[in-house]
Amino acid sequence: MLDYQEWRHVFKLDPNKEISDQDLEAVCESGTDGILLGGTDGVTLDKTLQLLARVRRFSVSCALEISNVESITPGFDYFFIPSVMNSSKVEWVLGHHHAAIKEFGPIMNWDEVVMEGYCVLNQEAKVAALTEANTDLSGEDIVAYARMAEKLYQFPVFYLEYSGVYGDVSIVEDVSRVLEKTRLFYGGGIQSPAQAREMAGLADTVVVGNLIYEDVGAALATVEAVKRTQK
Ligand SMILES: CC(C)=CCC/C(C)=C/CC/C(C)=C/CC/C(C)=C/CC/C(C)=C/CC/C(C)=C/CC/C(C)=C/COP(=O)(O)OP(=O)(O)O
Ligand SMILES: O=P(O)(O)OC[C@@H](O)CO
Ligand SMILES: [Mg+2]
Repeated sequence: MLDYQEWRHVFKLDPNKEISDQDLEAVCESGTDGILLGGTDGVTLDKTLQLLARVRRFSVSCALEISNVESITPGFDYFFIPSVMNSSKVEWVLGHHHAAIKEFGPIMNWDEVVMEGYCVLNQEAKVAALTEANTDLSGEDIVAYARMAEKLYQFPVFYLEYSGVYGDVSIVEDVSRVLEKTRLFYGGGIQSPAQAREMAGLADTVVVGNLIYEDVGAALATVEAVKRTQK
């Protein structure tokens, strides 16, 4: 299992979306560093377990990015826990987390837990609607969230989430410049090796999601593009 701190390229698989055995094999055997299972809506325990079992046929690292308490199950290498820092609702910042820790706290293996400070930046994304995120942010606002994630909360991961659209390169650049220890995850709208390369030059980890379901060949081509790029 590759430590998540070494991940450069990650595929995000949505338990609520269909993927053929052939495409799943190609994704898992692509040379990607990790598979993140996660989505905003329609994620159930049943769908999560089914996809986990299918991914576990391969040796790639596999993490659950928790979107609801009902879908938490053992069997993952890591549990990534989003906290949407620019949500206007406390439940998406720490409320659901409190409820989950009440339930799972006594039996948790804390070494498997990875906190992610999320900054959601595409107003049209489902995750923005769900969490009522304030996406009307300046570059300075976003950099301040990054600094908070690292210096105040000491989150191991800060996630610039543009889900569905390609992000603002100058903002990713500004955030990249201020983070020292916290790893920068970039996700959103990657459609080509050129875009993957551009973001890989700025972020520690590049996440490719929807493209898997739209054009698996193009998605696979992002792996080498990221791996060949130095941050
Ligand atoms: C027994 C056992 C296994 C114990 C495990 C113990 C453990 C690890 C417990 C966890 C404790 C804990 C603190 C849990 C957190 C609970 C929780 C529900 C927190 C809230 C998380 C949150 C803010 C969710 C909001 C949605 C979100 C950020 C989802 C992430 C995925 C995402 C953004 C996907 C992008 O959207 P997508 O679905 O792709 O959109 P499209 O469909 O349009 O593409
Ligand atoms: O689906 P896309 O737009 O590639 O975004 C990836 C990931 O950041 C979604 O949570
Ligand atoms: Mg998606």
